[in-house]
Amino acid sequence: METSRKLFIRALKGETLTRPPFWLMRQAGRYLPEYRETRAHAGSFLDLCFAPELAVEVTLQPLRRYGMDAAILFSDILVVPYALGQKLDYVEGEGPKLDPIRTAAGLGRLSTAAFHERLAPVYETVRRLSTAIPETTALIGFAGSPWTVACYMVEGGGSKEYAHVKSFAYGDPQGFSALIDQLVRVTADYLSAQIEAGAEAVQVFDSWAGVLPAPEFRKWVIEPTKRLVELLAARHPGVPVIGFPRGAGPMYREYAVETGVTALGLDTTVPPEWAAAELQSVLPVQGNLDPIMVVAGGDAMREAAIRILKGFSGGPFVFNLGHGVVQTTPPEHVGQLAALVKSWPDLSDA
Ligand SMILES: Cc1c2[nH]c(c1CCC(=O)O)Cc1[nH]c(c(CCC(=O)O)c1C)Cc1[nH]c(c(CCC(=O)O)c1C)Cc1[nH]c(c(C)c1CCC(=O)O)C2
Repeated sequence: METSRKLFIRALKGETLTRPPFWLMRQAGRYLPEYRETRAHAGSFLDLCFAPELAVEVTLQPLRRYGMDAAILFSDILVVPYALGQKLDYVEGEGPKLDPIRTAAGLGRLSTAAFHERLAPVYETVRRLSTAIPETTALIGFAGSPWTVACYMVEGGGSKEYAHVKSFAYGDPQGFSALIDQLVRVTADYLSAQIEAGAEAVQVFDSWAGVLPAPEFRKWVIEPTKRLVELLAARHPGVPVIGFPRGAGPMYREYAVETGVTALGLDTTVPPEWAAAELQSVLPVQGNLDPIMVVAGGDAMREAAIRILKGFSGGPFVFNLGHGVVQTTPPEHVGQLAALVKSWPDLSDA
């Protein structure tokens, strides 16, 4: 088999590389002045997600500065409920607001009739990116996991306790399954369309995987992810799927073994020494620098990054953060981090 010229793809195929590829979750965004500039011209955040020319531009912005080994499509996980007809607004300073669906009866409000039509601009962005990015850069498509997207659909936005979605899932598991099953199917279709448009790997963001007890984690995180991965593998064999069950803790191991994902995104709390032995021995891993280390910068950032680079140097690894870049991150700290990873393991010019 021909080896890819793209470090990111080689790592996901299981190769142990001397210098790991890197990209950063939420690498495009408000910490960059050029993003804020483009965003000001776009109107709403959803307008930006659905304007291919602008979405391509903001995807490329971090690559121009830092030369990441992968570009991630600029969009949002909540375009899926939007495409199913759920009302969605991004309220400045408050985050996303949806018209909540709290019971099985509310599922009648969802429809797949306009699904791909509403998401067509996203596919167009992927198509344009596949030729716009450098030859050695890989293109990542993404979606939220069924569980995490359901969290937003049921809560109507972010939440501290996730009480509504848990009450629905625990109190009416059959009704809640109808929502999860629909999300498995449409998410498979959505990711499949991104792959057909040129995405070379996909990441499934499960930001709220960590709020569930073990039995419910198996039922609402592992099982649906496994079905999603099976649907994708049947249509696109060999296209890597990165699963990111943030906060999974000890359940990371079961997720890694059971879901069939190609690679595993690790959150900030996962110790590299443990993960190298228990997870990286099974599949390639990605992560997991605390995004706040990049806000702090200096020796703290450098030492934390080196600990991670060393910890995962014995197996297939993609350097990343353990969660998304935050808005207060100084862009020059990202530059210093990029220089460090790119010069690894020779630190003389970092
Ligand atoms: C839970 C979640 C969402 N969206 C996403 C997740 C999973 C990862 C995570 O846990 O952070 C994923 C996401 N959102 C965005 C991307 C773009 C690609 C990237 O650069 O990584 C990706 C991969 C853009 C965005 N998505 C959002 C912005 C900010 C919007 C703006 O510019 O005003 C961006 C750049 C809005 C958004 N979108 C979402 C929230 C909670 C918010 C508000 C919080 C915030 O503003 O940071 C839902």
